[in-house]
Amino acid sequence: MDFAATKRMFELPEGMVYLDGNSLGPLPRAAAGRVARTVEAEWGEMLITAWNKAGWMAQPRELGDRIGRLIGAEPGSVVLGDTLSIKVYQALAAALALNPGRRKVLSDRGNFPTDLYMAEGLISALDKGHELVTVAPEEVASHIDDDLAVLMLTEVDYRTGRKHDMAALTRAAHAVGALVIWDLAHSAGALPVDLAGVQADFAVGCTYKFLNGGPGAPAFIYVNPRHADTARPALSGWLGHEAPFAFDLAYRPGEGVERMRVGTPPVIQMAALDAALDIWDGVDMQALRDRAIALSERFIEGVEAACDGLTLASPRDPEARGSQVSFRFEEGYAAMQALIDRGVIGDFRAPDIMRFGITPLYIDEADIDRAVKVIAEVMEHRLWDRPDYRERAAVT
Ligand SMILES: Cc1ncc(COP(=O)(O)O)c(C=O)c1O
Ligand SMILES: Nc1c(O)cccc1C(=O)C[C@H](N)C(=O)O
Repeated sequence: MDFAATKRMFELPEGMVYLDGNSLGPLPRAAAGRVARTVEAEWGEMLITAWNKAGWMAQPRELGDRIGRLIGAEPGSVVLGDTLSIKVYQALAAALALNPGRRKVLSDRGNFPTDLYMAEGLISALDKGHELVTVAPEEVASHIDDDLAVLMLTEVDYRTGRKHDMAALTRAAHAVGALVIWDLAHSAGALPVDLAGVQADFAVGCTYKFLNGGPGAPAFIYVNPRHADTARPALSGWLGHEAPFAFDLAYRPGEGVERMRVGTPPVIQMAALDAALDIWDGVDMQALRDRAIALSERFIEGVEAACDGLTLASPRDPEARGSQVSFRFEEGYAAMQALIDRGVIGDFRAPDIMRFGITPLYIDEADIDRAVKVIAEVMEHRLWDRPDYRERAAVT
């Protein structure tokens, strides 16, 4: 894999080391032109005929298949649309309907809050006595029992980068008759995923992080082919109908994963994502993973050798991590502001986690070494120790 070539495919501001692609990927160079073409030559020239002529209507499935290759999904089992929060709701609603005799939904306390909020909202809307149980991540396996309806987990923890064993947990849940939903927000484009191999029931994920589809890029949902024609989409919008343009008054779910579509797809966002996926089409996920591990190990070794104050919050075993490295430091918020001011972009998650995404498509050894040097300077000279850093407002 020529990662120097993939790096040239991104706009990266001069002098910046961008270690936040686990939250928002950078701009693929081709994206601006692709978006402009969609706006000018398609929307501008073709107007409504572009839904057919420019293939807008088919894009949620076509782009879904390109993402499907990266996550080991069967062709035709992934579709794009909406936000990840909405796709979590849809997947859980469909899974609960496929397991009507049981009431327990199991997740872990490291899960991203929106997944848990959506589960609570769905449970209260259903009003059938379901219960969301959240346990410590390492205790998930021991809470898989005969009451379990659905196991709903995010594979890679957004704070620590700790990775669940997707194959083992899926097997354990299936052995007790439960269904499994994987949130791949921090996995898609970060590491190899084998949805078909592990026989996951549903998976969901976003495209604005490691996949570099841009802010607000649509989410995706995977439905295992064995459920594709029986899963109830829950959000029964017209574009998930079997024949949307028949305008029937009665809802009939579409064929296969198409039924998970809800409403009008975000065409301009999909244009940006299309350009991002052109880069991914040439990527071997195992080669990417190997390089991510090598870069992460270099980063951890460098930081640990140079900085006393930072404690590794991610698993030390690279196989047990996703593609991010996190350190704990009680003044982590201020330290991250000091790094950002010096061109090293990571982020902070309360109470004390400094998070760095390792993304080999555009991060190389020189970037890692530069980041280590700047982190060492900030720590050694207490450059974080400024009231304005502690008080600086940030939403992300
Ligand atoms: C695991 C996980 N689920 C969901 C989301 C967010 O979902 P949405 O795209 O709806 O904002 C994130 C990050 O924003 C996430 O990390
Ligand atoms: N989705 C985000 C957004 O709309 C704004 C700011 C950040 C995000 C994120 O993706 C946060 C991310 N899921 C996290 O791991 O913390």
